[in-house]
Amino acid sequence: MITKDKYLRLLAKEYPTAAKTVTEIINLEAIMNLPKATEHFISDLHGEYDAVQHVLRNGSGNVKEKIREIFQGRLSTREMNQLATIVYYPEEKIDMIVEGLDSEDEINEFYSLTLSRITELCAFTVSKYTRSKVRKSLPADYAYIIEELLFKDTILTNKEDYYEEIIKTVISLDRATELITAISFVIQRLVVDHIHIVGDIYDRGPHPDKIIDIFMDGHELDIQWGNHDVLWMGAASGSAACMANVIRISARYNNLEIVEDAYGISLRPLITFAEMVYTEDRNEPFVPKISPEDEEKTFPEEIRQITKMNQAISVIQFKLEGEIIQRHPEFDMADRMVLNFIDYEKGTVTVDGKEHELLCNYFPTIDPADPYKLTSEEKVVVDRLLTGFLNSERLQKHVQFLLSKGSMYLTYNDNLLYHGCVPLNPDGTFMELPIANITYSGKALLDKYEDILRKGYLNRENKKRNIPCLDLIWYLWEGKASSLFGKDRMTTFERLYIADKETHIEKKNLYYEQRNNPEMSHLILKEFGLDPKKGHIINGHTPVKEKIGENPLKADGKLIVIDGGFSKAYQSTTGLAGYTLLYNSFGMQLVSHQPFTSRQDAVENEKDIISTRRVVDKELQRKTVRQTDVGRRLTQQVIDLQQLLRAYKSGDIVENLASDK
Ligand SMILES: O=P(O)(O)OC[C@H]1O[C@](O)(COP(=O)(O)O)[C@@H](O)[C@@H]1O
Ligand SMILES: [Mn+2]
Repeated sequence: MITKDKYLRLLAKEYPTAAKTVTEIINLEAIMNLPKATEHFISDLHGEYDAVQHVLRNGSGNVKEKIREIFQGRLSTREMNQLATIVYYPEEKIDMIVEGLDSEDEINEFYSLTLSRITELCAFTVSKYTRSKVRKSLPADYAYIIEELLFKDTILTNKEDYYEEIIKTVISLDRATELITAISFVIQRLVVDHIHIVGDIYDRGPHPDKIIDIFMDGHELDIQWGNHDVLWMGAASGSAACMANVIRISARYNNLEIVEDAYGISLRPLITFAEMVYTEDRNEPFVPKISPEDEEKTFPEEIRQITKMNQAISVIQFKLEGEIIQRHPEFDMADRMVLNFIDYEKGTVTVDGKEHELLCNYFPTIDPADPYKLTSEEKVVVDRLLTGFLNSERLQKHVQFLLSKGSMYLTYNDNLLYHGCVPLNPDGTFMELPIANITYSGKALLDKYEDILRKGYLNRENKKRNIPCLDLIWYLWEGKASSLFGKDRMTTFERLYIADKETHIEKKNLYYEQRNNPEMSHLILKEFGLDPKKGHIINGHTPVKEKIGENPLKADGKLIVIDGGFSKAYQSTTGLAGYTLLYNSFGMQLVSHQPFTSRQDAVENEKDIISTRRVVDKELQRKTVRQTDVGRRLTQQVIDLQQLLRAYKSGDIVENLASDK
């Protein structure tokens, strides 16, 4: 433990004089008086890169709102929409506009007007940040010019001329598009200060990797892992069962490119094996879902091949999962040992005491006497695929990013964020899980899960691989006490092999029934050390079916579910294309988005996808940085600096005046 005296002496190294200490106190006080920065919550992105990118570019409608605040009455709606589209897609939109103009003069006029409007918009957007923060967000190439434009002082008339001169010079040097683009990116970046991603970046949609790439590109953000993210993290940590699930889902959604092209993992062992062993076309349940856009681009032969791969990896998955279930009676998943319940001769399976005909009774790799045994070929396939996952540099980089920015849950400015739930027993108490002979529940269970994810990844090298950790990572995907899954069982087998929909039911944890009960939210907020009067719980994971009247705001707004279905596959049930939540100095607003058509439509027709905004909570007084977590840290720093100042005054610590020279 470092003593206070030692700490002050260390601090004195950074602030060696009373004058410097005072300056920093004033600086911190000024920051704390700024309006609270805007937080942006999104979840369940499911690989929908274009839609996510659009929402980030328009700051969930914040760009347009700011445009209206400044230009209402000065610009027509058309002009405002055009300006917004320039901010979202600067290069494409400018090209398009300039192409439609006839003369040099017209083009110059367009550039000049756009530069001055976009500068005004940018200055307004950054007005709530310190100059140092804005400076750090400027692109190196245009930092100087943008700074000059943003912080111009219009009181001085000659400064106005100076500013116009800059714009003219930029245009004459043919650099206007670049400058507008650079300013647009600053607006996009600063219109929302901090992004919270409440899980499920991966699976179903085509480009989760590209979404992670944008997130890696400098946004201030945090991630609460979702069940699908954890599945990929498990695969990248060396869990064969997680990997089999990842490949199965990618095959099912006709997205194997993510494994092969995005992450450079060869699927050749699986293709060869599937073609070699699954020689008969008895595989109806394994036909991939093909999106309407892909229909024309996909050859029938390709579909046939993916179907077989899906079938082969599904059976491998069931076998690998069976091994884990057998190793862990405490997981209480004996009912998931489905391969034991099949009558391979009759072609039936008995689930919950009822016999069902199998939709597909073709198991060339299963020995009915020992159904969970992998064949030697299956073993080779698993080993080779796993090596691919462990050696994929890009995947490893992405998973390291998820680990460095992510957590199982987050408490932030009085709110509690997690993807799924805090699992409850039927009597409303926290559900427990024994891990290495210690029983965990509530917050302690989530902390333990996080610890396991990190340890599992650390020990991914073959020989030291931590199997108990990897088994638990898989458990997080589909175990009943998983805070990411939140259901009693995952019926993948039944969904594939049995027609009777009764068997497909996955019963949701009591948590979901209780979401409208404010008492549950209070109990959970308290468990995580938060004040139930102030905080909210923010979840993703379960698509909110607005279409049939479901409300994303639950328990009088204490619990907010923001999974509105970015995932195209779920939009028909939700009737929407996702929610985002904004929390700024005025309060919290929930934004619902209409389906995103295409980037081209957004650029050409200036289509925005926001539909409605509704207020969740309104601050009685505008919130400042002082009232946030950052404010609490800065307040402590001010207290420390004041102590240092007193130590300088009393002579307990001597100023280093030479440091000024
Ligand atoms: O829609 P699909 O591809 O059949 O997937 C259904 C499966 O996905 C899950 O809903 C989990 O994924 P989500 O986290 O997206 O809900 C399982 O509970 C279910 O078995
Ligand atoms: Mn989920």
